[in-house]
Amino acid sequence: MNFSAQVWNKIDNIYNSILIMPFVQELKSGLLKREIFQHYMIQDAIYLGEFARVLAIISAKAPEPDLQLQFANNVREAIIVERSLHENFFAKFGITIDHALATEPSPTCLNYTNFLIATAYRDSFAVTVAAVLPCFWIYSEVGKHIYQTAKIDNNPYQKWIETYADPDFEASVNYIIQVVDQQAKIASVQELKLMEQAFYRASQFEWMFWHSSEQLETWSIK
Ligand SMILES: Cc1ncc(CN)c(N)n1
Repeated sequence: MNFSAQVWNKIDNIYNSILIMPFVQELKSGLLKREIFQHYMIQDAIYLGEFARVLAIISAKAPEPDLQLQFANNVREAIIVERSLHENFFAKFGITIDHALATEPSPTCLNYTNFLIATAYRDSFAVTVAAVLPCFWIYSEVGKHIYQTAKIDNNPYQKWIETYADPDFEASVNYIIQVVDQQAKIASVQELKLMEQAFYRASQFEWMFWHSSEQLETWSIK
């Protein structure tokens, strides 16, 4: 069994918990509260800004030029698509750029992005790619799952659902899965363990990120 299939099996509990989260269920029905989605959108814009830095470090660490280029192009596309999604929702949900820029990262957002940045600076290319894989893969699976059963007509979150259920997004996810599997084949036992841990930790953060928006999470002391 490929490394990716093995680690996906290990996060089965997390993935299934994500599917039944109120956030995901309500995206599907279109009934998600506006203020929860606004919280999520602003935090996600902060997250993606940091995520882009992590991807740039991955590209810089790539062991061969083709991989460096392909990876950079692939992830660049993913960032552009998500940015346009945010612009669309900022306008639709009355979020101003000034408000978004003045908002601090929530504890969960900061924790997740710091984890990714620390991994990118400290660990190998292989471990870092394993750490960002859940970000792509879980969204693609959740997007496809919601798309199959969602109420699409008059659903204010339709564009979100379509973005992550898009076959182009799935293609970029498949590319990253393939890169992770190639790296796993040549990794030492110790590095494989780190790859597995990074994948699991990032998956936990994916659940926590949605949960933090359900809670409208802020800092408990200012
Ligand atoms: C927190 C988070 N994780 C993943 C994705 C999808 N790339 C996202 N937009 N935000």
